[in-house]
Amino acid sequence: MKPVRHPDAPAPGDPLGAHYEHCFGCGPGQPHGLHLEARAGEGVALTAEFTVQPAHQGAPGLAHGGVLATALDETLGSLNWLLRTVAVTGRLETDYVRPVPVGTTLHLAAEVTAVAGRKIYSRAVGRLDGPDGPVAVRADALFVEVKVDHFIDHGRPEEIQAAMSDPDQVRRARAFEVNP
Ligand SMILES: CCCCCCCCCCCC(=O)SCCNC(=O)CCNC(=O)[C@H](O)C(C)(C)COP(=O)(O)OP(=O)(O)OC[C@H]1O[C@@H](n2cnc3c(N)ncnc32)[C@H](O)[C@@H]1OP(=O)(O)O
Repeated sequence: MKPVRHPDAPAPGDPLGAHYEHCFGCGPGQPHGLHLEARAGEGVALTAEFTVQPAHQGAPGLAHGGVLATALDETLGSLNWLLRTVAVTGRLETDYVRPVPVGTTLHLAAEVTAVAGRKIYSRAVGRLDGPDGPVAVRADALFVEVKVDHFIDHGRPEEIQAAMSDPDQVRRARAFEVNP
């Protein structure tokens, strides 16, 4: 089925912000995190940027492949906010096309391609130097819709409690309310 953008999804160009202070992908409270910044696009698509820091190295001077997979995972996961669906990554298939040096800003673009029941299919691409730069990484993903109980049942109580008390209403809604 073709994905349907939720009527209350952020307007094209609007920043999505972090869904959780301590998220390694987007949270401002993670000193060595990716601090990935995503913006809504048209339809069920978005763009994101992430600048590779020295803490993200694998080989000397190059981004670690797992960190790049994290950037793709986070970007793809952010798409679910445009559907207003809470979902987790079930499958993430990554192609590494070019090395990504420290200091590079990776320009990511992602879209949901189909929705089938609880399954959300999406893909992303990351480019060097700019939104039209050479492709460095690509991913295809399957996210699976879950109930909020998924996090409450499996997460550590301290963090769950703290996130539920987050004074930022939007972030709390993204973390803990399903709002179809
Ligand atoms: C509050 C914060 C909010 C915001 C949260 C935002 C977080 C953003 C962070 C980035 C995203 C992440 O990293 S999330 C963290 C990483 N991911 C995880 O921890 C997920 C761990 N895995 C699981 O919990 C589980 O395996 C699930 C939820 C994915 C699926 O389990 P389930 O609920 O029992 O469902 P299940 O019946 O198995 O699967 C449902 C359908 O999906 C298909 N399916 C499931 N897994 C796969 C797979 N790997 N490859 C192919 N297909 C699959 C099944 O065949 C089935 O298809 P059919 O029979 O219906 O056709």
